[in-house]
Order: sequence, then C-alpha cells, then structure tokens
Amino acid sequence: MTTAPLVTVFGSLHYDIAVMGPARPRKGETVTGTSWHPKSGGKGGNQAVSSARTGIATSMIGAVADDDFGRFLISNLDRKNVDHTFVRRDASTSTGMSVAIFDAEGDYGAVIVSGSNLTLGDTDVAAAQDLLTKTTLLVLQSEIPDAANVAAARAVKQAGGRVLINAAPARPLSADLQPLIDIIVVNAIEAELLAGVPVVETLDGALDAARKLVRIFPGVVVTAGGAGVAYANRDGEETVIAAVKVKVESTHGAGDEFIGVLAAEIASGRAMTDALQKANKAAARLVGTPEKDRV
Ligand SMILES: OC[C@H]1O[C@H](O)[C@H](O)[C@@H]1O
Repeated sequence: MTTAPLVTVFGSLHYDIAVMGPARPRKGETVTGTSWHPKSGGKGGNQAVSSARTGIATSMIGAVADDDFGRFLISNLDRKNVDHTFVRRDASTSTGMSVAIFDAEGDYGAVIVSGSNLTLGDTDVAAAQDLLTKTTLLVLQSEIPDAANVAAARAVKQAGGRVLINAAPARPLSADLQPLIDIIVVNAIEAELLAGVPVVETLDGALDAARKLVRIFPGVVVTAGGAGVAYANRDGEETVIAAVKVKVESTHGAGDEFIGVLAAEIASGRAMTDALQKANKAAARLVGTPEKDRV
C-alpha cells in the first residue's frame, strides 16, 4: 500500500465523438458538418488524465464494456500514465458514450449514454481498497450512481483520506454523500441547484455562491466560466482568481482539466491559491486548443 500522495478518480469513462459544424441543429434541422473527432472522455477519465499529466500517481476506478470503445479508453489511460488496474470490463453493458455537437464559436450541446458507468458500486470500491488510503485524495463526479460515490467516500474517509467532488452534471447530492465531502467544485448552474438561489456567472456571483455553500461543505470552489473562479472555506479563507483570457476554440472538457490539475496540486500539498492558479492556467490552455489538435 502506497503512502505517497495519490489521486484516485472514481468515475465515468465515455467514448466521446465531437462533431464540428457551422451551427448546432435546431429542432427538425439537418446541418452539414465539417469534421468529427473520436476521443477519450467521461468526466472521470478526463480528470484522471489531467491529474496524471502533472506527474502525481493517479489511479482510476471505473467500468467499460468488453468492446472496442472500452479497449480504446483503457489504452488511452495506459498511454497517459493513469493506473487502470481497477477499471472493470463489464460484459453485460455497452461502454458509455457522449456525442457533442459544436458550432463555429466552439459552443456545444451534448448527449451522454452512461452504459457500463451505471454498474459501478460497492464491489468496485471493495476491490480497490488499496487505492483509498490516508494519503489519497478521492475525486468524484456525478456521472455514476450516487450510492457508488457514497461507498467510495466512506471508504477513503475511514482510511483518513479526503474527498473532492466535482458535482457535475447538476443533480442533487444525497444526504449520505454531503457530509463526506471535503471540497466541492461547481459551476454556476450546479451552485444554483445546491444553494437553492440564482447564481450570477461573475467573480462576485461566484464568491457569493461559495460563501453560501460553505455552510454545507468545508471547502467550496465555484467556477464562473470566462470570468474566473472563487474559493471559500470554513476557516474564513477566501480567494478570487480571474480567468486567463484566450481565444476560445472549445470549452469541452475544460472543467475536467481544471479539476484534474486542482486535485493533483491539492494532493501534493500545494496552498489552495497556488493550486487554483495552476488549474486556471491549465484550463485556459485547453480552451485555446482546437478539438482536432487534442490528443
Ligand atoms: O466534461 C466533458 C465530458 O463530459 C462528458 O462526460 C463527456 O464524455 C466529456 O468528455
């Protein structure tokens, strides 16, 4: 069992297809696109890859099917130095998939089909117990069953580790999961759902939302898109960081890049302001990289 800092991501793996077009189709419309690109995705998979890229030991617990899409995702984790010992191959389902349709401005709409991701649960947590230690930062999202997240969070907390959740896509967090969370990262939409009040996507709006959510969670990061990010914790620490300005090529996966780097920096013991700054820069770099150039 390792005692070095470790990021363990428990979450989703999707085979992503990015379709580029001049505009997103309206109801009943067929648009002629310009290109499409297959890539590895799922918020969990993306966050694990971003964490591993910083050099910290990173493991993924997840599930794919026994199909070509699943093999593609596992070989990508392998290439990007993410330990995938506990990515299970589930013969009874299809690998999770996401199709995102982009317009000329880089904005997109996406549909995900969760497939194998929904089979994750207690047995995956029990099998991967060695990855849930007192030096582990466990990273969760909301693309797998809530009960699976609860089981993993309980296991790592019992071992003395910490839990960071990216509560995306927006869905309520169960009463069982809430008290197990050390740091929550949300965008304006997710913050609105959890705080129960409208959140303005500005730095002031993000800080205001973080102050509200810190009554529920010990540490809160609220991202405000092109404006930047705000952080508050229960010790009264507050930080606001403006976004790095770049020409937007695609915002797809930028949140995951932010989370992966943030998790790696926190697990390595970096001060929160430094961790946020590094994550902010990494996300901006990705936003400025066209889909076709992403590997
Ligand atoms: O955040 C982007 C990710 O969300 C969805 O899970 C897609 O698979 C994509 O990779």
